[in-house]
Amino acid sequence: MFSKNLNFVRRYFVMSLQEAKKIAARQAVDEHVQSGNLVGIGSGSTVIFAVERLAERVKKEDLKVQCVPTSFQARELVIKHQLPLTDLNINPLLDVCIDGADEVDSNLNLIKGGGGCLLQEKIVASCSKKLIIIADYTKNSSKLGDQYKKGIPIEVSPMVYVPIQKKIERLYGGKVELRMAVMKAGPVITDNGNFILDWKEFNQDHDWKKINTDLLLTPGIVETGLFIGMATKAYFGLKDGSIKKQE
Ligand SMILES: O=C[C@H](O)[C@H](O)[C@H](O)COP(=O)(O)O
Repeated sequence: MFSKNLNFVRRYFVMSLQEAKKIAARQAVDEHVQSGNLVGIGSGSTVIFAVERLAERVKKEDLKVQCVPTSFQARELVIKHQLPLTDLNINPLLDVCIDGADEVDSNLNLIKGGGGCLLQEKIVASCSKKLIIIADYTKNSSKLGDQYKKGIPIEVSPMVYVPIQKKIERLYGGKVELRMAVMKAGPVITDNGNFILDWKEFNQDHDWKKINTDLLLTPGIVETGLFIGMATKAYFGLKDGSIKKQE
């Protein structure tokens, strides 16, 4: 009876993006965080719901966690919810990192960095036993570039952004743009004092693992928003209120 009613509600109720993010985030936190865990806290709008759920569980279940944030935003979020903060130099290996993504392909490869936090996100994910991705249904795609049109973010040293822009366009095609700030005249400056280039209109059939490795060998490229072979599992909140899991 209950499941019949639930299916009825699902059929007629289209979830908002916010609600889709929320259900994915809450379920991921419930299934992947246990008491005693060291937790990497990703950045972006979906992670807000994960931190809210963590804080709820700390109050209700007396869950013990320590958090490593991946950005200024994530740190503020952790502080706001009065969760204990730690860092990678005190705790070099985390149990789990929970983070959002701009796009997730069918092999669990990701584009991240829409909010400019890719460098610290990749560092924290690389020091975590599991990277759990939480997202709404618009992030789920078969090939990178199918859904997300804002480009692949690349964090670069300010002194060399033009040569890198030109090099990527020459070697791989597409268009590489310097990300500009909205409320300031000038470029976006990351939490690490760098610029962001967004690589758009790229060929979707690239070998992303190779491209990522090649880009990272370029002096001045600090990090890319290509997270290849890093994610353990993704949770997508769907329009009908259900959750799709991909691993
Ligand atoms: O730099 C930002 C991060 O990579 C975010 O995790 C990503 O942009 C997804 O953000 P949101 O959850 O707001 O869609």
